[in-house]
Amino acid sequence: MSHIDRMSIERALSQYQDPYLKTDLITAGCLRDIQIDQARVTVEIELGYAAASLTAGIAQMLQVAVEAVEDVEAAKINVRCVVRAAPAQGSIEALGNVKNIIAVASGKGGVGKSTTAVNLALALAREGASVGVLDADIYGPSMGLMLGLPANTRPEIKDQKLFIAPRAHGVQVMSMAFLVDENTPVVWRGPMVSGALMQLLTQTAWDDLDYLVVDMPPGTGDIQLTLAQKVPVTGAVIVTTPQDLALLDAIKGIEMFNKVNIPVLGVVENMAIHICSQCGHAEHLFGEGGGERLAEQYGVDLLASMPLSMMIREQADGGTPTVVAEPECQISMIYQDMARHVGARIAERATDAQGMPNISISDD
Ligand SMILES: Nc1ncnc2c1ncn2[C@@H]1O[C@H](COP(=O)(O)OP(=O)(O)OP(=O)(O)O)[C@@H](O)[C@H]1O
Repeated sequence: MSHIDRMSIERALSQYQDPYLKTDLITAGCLRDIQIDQARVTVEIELGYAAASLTAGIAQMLQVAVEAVEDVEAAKINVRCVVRAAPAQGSIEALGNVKNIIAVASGKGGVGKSTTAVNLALALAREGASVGVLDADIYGPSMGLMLGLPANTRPEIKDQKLFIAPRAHGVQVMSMAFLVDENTPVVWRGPMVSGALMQLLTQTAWDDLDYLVVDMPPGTGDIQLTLAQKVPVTGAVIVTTPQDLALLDAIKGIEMFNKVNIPVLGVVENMAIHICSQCGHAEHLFGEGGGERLAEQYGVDLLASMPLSMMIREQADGGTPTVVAEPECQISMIYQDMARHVGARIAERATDAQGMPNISISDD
């Protein structure tokens, strides 16, 4: 007869605070099973976000905690990542083969939205997720090039009606640039743009995605608003530079997503710090803490503060973004950390939705 009770194992497991879920794994709903066989304990943990690089370390920490419980001789901790679908805004129907859509947006152009989106997608994939990228930045589609696909790339067509997304660096990629010549979108009006993008989104045979990263057109005008109302988005990531003006634009972005009930998963402050390539000295070019203040003011996370770095520019513009070109460098570590934060915010929403009763409210 075992003297070990489940409560003492749960207490030991809850000593570990997950830095991304910001709580212990039991409170976060990640505990799937505890088996106690005499003095041996087996625990099944399911993380709701892509974190392949963390699972072994977490299992080890939990093992030490459980083996410290009186009478436990050996503990086996299995930690898996299982990404679940979190609900989209309002009553928009989700796509069957895409669990979560992440919109990457910015209040204005040129702040590094596409570079951030592409590195986010690759970082999520490196954490073990199945990832797609949709280039909705119709006036300057750059995703294909950043992922190293030739300019004349065309998707294959399946059953005469579905596009097969080309793959690059392990992610599925679709872009308006694959379908039209360079000059066409410039003359399009808003409804044509959103119509074309909805077609790209729904007529691509996405191969079971955990996350689809959508690179939104810059700004907060009609096109952006229409997309935010039509695309079933799980959450938005706002990219900004730290200058005051860009921050004001970022606020417009946050407010636009609030208006259409899309949760803002957080803010990424890009080109925030300059690290001298000669002496390594770090300088805050546009003042310190702007992104943090913005995040605090709007109750969202500061997901990452990215340095201004020649490497980020050269590698993204050269078709092999930093996360793939130099996965172990410090900048890639910041991108990976950002990706885990994004995944964790989505996991929280998926867990909340699972545990909630289905209540429908009608106006009449
Ligand atoms: N952290 C960074 N350090 C250095 N260069 C960067 C950084 N982030 C982006 N860049 C460079 O800045 C330029 C603009 O970036 P990007 O195309 O990602 O911006 P964007 O906001 O998507 O622009 P647009 O909205 O016009 O499409 C690119 O040449 C890119 O390589």
